[in-house]
Amino acid sequence: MALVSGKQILEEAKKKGYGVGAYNVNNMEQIQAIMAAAKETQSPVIIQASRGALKYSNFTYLGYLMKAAIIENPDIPIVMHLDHGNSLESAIKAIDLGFSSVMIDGSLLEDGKTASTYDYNIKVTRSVVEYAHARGVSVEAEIGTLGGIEDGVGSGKIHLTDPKEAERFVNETDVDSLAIAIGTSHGAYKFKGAANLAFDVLKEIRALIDIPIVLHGASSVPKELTGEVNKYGGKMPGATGVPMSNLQEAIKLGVSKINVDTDGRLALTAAIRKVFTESPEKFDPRDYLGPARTALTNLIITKMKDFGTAGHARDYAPKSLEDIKKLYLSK
Ligand SMILES: O=C(CO)COP(=O)(O)O
Ligand SMILES: O=C[C@H](O)COP(=O)(O)O
Ligand SMILES: [Zn+2]
Ligand SMILES: [Zn+2]
Repeated sequence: MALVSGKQILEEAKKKGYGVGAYNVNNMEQIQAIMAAAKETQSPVIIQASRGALKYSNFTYLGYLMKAAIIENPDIPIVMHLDHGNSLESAIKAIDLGFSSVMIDGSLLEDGKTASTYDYNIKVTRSVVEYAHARGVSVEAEIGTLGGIEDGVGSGKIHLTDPKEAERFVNETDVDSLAIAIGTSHGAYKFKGAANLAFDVLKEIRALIDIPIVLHGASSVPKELTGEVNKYGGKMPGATGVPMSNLQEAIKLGVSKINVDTDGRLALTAAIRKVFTESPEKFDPRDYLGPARTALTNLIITKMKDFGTAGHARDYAPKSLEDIKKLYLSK
């Protein structure tokens, strides 16, 4: 079986200095596309489902599709990761489904919107770490709030990760990886002008903590994709993302996990819009979901090469969840 923990894949990536993309999935075609790209480029891979994605699929549907990816790809190290868990309950639900890694985003309250306090974050993160580690499952936490630097650091809306606070947080929670805020945000509208990331903050954090660092909101929103969407009737004026060169710089400075959802959505949407525009007589879902799947595969192949993940699938013998559990319990 190719299921591995988040800790295993990310520690390996950190040691070798490459990035691993964590790609969001909602359906079969997305999972197949990502796995086809991983196989083609021989990359370890993280497939992640958000709370919303799990709920949309009534949990088991998406959980079992993700497991199918593991059965189909015995030679590829795969992490099944919960993206943006918001409570111990959400983590337990994912772990019960067989996930090997969970995020607890305690930087926000359970509503997923309101910024929390440091103490709240510590408490909820610790509860997830205790439950997850006893079962061999890795935990990603988050400190700081996402948002563009232009949106006003310190305005209450966003705040970049405080390196000293990050150091304390890691020591107090025993998490396996940490998502930080350095100016990225979720979605297709990240920057008002040019991309602006706080690399100095990233450097400081890297110097103070020793676990893998995670970057959310890392889609590049390439002009070719939004151009295609707009060309075929979409409306996404002014969409911007994080240029690949900035992501490569971030990887160099110590980011190991790179979260990508928006770019995948754009690739699917562009391909589907194209079919609908060029072949309005088509109505078989395979006629538009098939090309969408191919477009997503190609996008992820490029990312796997650009992040440096390509070729690293066989670097290590994946451990079983049982072995990983022993590792945590012997600490
Ligand atoms: O961070 C993400 C998922 O957790 C996705 O970010 P993007 O919206 O930039 O793809
Ligand atoms: O972090 C956000 C991810 O892009 C997942 O988005 P979602 O909650 O709409 O599934
Ligand atoms: Zn967050
Ligand atoms: Zn995110």
